[in-house]
Amino acid sequence: MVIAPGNTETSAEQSAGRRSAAESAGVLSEIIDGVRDDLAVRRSRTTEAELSRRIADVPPALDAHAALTATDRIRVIAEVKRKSPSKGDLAAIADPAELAGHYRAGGAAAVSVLTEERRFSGSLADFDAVRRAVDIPLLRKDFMVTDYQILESRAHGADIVLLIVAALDDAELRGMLELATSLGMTALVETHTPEEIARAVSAGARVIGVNNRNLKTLHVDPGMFDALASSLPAGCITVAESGITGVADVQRFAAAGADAVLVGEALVTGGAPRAAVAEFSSVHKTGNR
Ligand SMILES: O=C(O)c1ccccc1NCC(=O)[C@H](O)[C@H](O)COP(=O)(O)O
Repeated sequence: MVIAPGNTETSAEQSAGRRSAAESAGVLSEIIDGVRDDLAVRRSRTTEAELSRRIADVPPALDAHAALTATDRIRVIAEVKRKSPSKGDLAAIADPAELAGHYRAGGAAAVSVLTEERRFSGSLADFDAVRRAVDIPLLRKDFMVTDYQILESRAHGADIVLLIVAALDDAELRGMLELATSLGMTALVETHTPEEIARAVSAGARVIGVNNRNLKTLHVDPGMFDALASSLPAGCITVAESGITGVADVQRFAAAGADAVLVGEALVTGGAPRAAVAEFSSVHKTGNR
């Protein structure tokens, strides 16, 4: 696992209530430590052999590449997100399946379901409920650090998995990406710097996300996607992640060349998820990369 050291923040940023870089690197480490502990429990209950048996019984993964490029409009990956380290409780989502139904009705290309339990209050139970409810590609959003989680994701019917470059070394990234691909899934490979984009490309990523949220400082910089767009290779599908508060942000990322946006907080707190997804999905892709 690689977690790069954080940047130095100004005192103004710290006084604005953001975590220091050192603290935030600690948050990411803490999240992954918790993920590993929870994983150990699940592994003791369900073996990889059992997951492989279950995979044989689930329908094939849906084609996320096609879903993310189906029109000349921006495609929306709409997230089921209850809570986050940066914002705390976001929304009491009584019925994640109903929420996902609204996303689908609004034209979402895919639904992302956070399954990390300790910091996001997500669960595989949420994922299963959404899987039963919608027939569009599902992203299992978690902190993937082992092949076991890739197998587990497919066994639960995931079509897409998130691989965070900053959390993986090159061999892990390549191996997990290849495993996901061999199971018919798409890997959304998340980056934050030109170097991470180069690592993603070299590992074989075809869908590359730029997270506007710095996972070390938790600061959201909407300029991040714009700044990195020229480093994204032609031919890959690009996703602008995090910090989308309204249609103006979607237009901005469309102009910078994004194919899709990943949106959580604005949809779960906005009160009109179907309408918001429909509005965001109406934005034309205007950018050239
Ligand atoms: O959301 C966080 O605070 C967070 C903190 C540390 C690691 C990951 C985090 N979020 C995961 C995500 O990638 C977002 O849920 C997703 O991009 C949607 O972001 P937003 O629209 O800003 O809720």
